[in-house]
Amino acid sequence: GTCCSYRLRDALHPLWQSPLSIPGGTRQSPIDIQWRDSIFDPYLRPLKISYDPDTCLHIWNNGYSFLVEFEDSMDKSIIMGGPLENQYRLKQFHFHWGAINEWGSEHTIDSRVYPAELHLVHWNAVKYESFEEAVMEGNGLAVIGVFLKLGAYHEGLQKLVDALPAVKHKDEIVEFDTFDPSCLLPSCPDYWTYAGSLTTPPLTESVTWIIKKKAIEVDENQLEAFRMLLFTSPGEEEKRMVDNFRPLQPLMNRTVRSSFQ
Ligand SMILES: Cc1cc(=S)c(O)co1
Ligand SMILES: [Zn+2]
Repeated sequence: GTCCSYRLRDALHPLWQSPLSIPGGTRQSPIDIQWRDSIFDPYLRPLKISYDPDTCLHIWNNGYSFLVEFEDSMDKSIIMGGPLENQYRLKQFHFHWGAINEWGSEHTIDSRVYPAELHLVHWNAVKYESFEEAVMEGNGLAVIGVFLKLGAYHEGLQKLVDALPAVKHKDEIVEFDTFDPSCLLPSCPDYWTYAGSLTTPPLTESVTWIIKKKAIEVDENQLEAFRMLLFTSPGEEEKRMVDNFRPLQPLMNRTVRSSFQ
């Protein structure tokens, strides 16, 4: 059952012994989203997403995950609406995943763990001058989280998967001409939203999380391709890039809102 794998997976995480939560942290991520405790907010607007595939720059292995980065000097790939008061610009997207299909996601839904989770990271370009500045501000970032579950082959993901061997090692980078991340979003508009943090250092409490209710399906070979990446640089003893997710953090005094009833 999920409970034992839940306890097991926590015990198995030497890599993520990063501070379970920063001292004084009151809005850390990830969290377990209890469906029945989330509150439908009728004032939540539909999320408006418009990405320009030509803003895609490159894909690189940063030693934690692989990131696809976007040109963010103009309002070309943006999100707005939903819980957001401003327009946010897409900076990058990346994934978190496990060594096996039993775990890998950061957020959980009623303790259900998914094999992987996609994060699309955006920054508040109305209020701040740069991503680096926005990372330090309470309303600085908006991250869309999408669960990946084992199922049908995902056509849109394959373009990413095919590029992974070129970024097998830490700090390897490869040009990526055009890619529209919208193809990785489920068609269902439903989401949960809550105030949280980055899940990797500096763990700053600057993220408005938007967690999609529906998962996307990917097949076993596509998940295995993620697990072929390495944390390590060329020449170092190889360490497979797996289990790059942070343990669950306490909800503390937070409410999770839903855009659906
Ligand atoms: C900026 C950023 C956001 C997330 S969620 C992550 O895992 C790493 O970096
Ligand atoms: Zn992330």
